[in-house]
Amino acid sequence: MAQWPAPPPPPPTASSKGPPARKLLFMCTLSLSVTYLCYSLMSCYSSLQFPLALQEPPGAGEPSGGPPPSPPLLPSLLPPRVQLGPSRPPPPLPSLGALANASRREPPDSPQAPGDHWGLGSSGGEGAANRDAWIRTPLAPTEMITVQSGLFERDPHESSTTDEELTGRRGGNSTSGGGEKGAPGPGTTTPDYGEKKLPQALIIGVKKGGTRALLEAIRVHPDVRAVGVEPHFFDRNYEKGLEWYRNVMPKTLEGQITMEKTPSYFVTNEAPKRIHSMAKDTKLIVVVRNPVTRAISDYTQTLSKKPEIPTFEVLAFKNRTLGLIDASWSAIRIGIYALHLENWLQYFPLSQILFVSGERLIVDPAGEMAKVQDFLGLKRVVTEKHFYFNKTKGFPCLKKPEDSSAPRCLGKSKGRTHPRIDPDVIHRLRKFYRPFNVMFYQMTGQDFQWEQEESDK
Ligand SMILES: Nc1ncnc2c1ncn2[C@@H]1O[C@H](COP(=O)(O)OS(=O)(=O)O)[C@@H](OP(=O)(O)O)[C@H]1O
Repeated sequence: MAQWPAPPPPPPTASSKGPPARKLLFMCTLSLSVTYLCYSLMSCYSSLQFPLALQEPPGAGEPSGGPPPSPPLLPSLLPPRVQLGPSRPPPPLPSLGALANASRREPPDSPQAPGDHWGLGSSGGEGAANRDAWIRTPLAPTEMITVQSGLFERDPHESSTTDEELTGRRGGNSTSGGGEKGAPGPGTTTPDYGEKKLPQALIIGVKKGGTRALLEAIRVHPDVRAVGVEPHFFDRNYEKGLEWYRNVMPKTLEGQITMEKTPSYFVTNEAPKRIHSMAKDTKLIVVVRNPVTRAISDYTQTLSKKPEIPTFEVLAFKNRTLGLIDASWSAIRIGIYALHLENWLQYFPLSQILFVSGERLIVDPAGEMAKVQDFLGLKRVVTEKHFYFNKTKGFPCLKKPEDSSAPRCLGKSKGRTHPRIDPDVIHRLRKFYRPFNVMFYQMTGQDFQWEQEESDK
């Protein structure tokens, strides 16, 4: 298995900003800003007309509990109060949208292999598909999320999975969310006693990153119990209150960790403050994946539910002739990880967030699981011996537990073949994401190597 390159020096975070790191970040930010400025000047930005919008500070109107927001880490990457969305007043400055011009008016690259290199494809089962952002209707103010210093429109029900393929076939230690109220599924190895606790660790994203694979693998650990479905507490169900949320959780014994995964948290403006006010020591896990492939996977999921939607190529652009990427489309926007992360770093130190590589989770699941278990303070119980590569599925699967004959590969909704995407569109998207990816690497101190675009052919 390929090894991670030596990690770069720790980046400045909301909690630790040593002088050298700050200088490095400043330099990088400055260079991004210059690039951004150049693109802005080169482009007919009047055609973008990305408006500014008034922004509530993160968490405004929330119950108290959050610390005073740290200064943004991306002060000059974007102008303040940028909103990407239709039908809004023209901006005095070009915005993030100008970055969409990164690939503008460029001759197409040499053709590359179509679509998604990993051939992972996605299969449906993701219940939000028919509610996704394909129809870009104006959103109510509560459906806005603030990212860094900008506002982005959020799908009212940005969601990833209903986990329908998992329901009813749970082995191990799960429950089915609110439905079974803590009753273990068939084949459970954990007795149904103990008490329900609020989660101490959350998989907060990203949608289509590999969150289900991670949750299924970690719940093999005897000291982890997790909800089978996505509770969506910190985005959709917050008004139901913490007791509702606690009741959704499985019962745990002393020493066991309660977990859940809801990938839309990562792009939900209110989530960091809400989670912080629940427990400021909550451990957060983010599975990230090349944003271009992630976007295609996201699209594939929606396509599986709504075959009549426009092509990816159509949806990806505001104006294809001009090369203007539509960053208001959720499939694109979710992949701007640096901006979303900025929001989290207002409330949580970087040390409390683990970034798992979605790519490595496929090629080296045990390696990624070792990091996850270390991060959670667990003994390394989930190891190579728990995985095998299933050739038919094309993915690693969990070996059968001794007491069950249930299949341990993920369902059809994970690993569907992606449609072929025009290589030129992929190229433009890569260019669009590049500065954000670089910033994300600097913020996390991890190089996910998405720029080595071999992996995205
Ligand atoms: N072991 C294993 N089996 C199957 N699939 C795997 C696995 N590990 C990671 N992946 C990748 O997970 C992608 C789906 O991500 P998520 O589970 O986060 O999707 S969701 O947001 O919950 O809908 C899914 O994306 P697609 O391939 O696009 O379907 C897979 O690439």
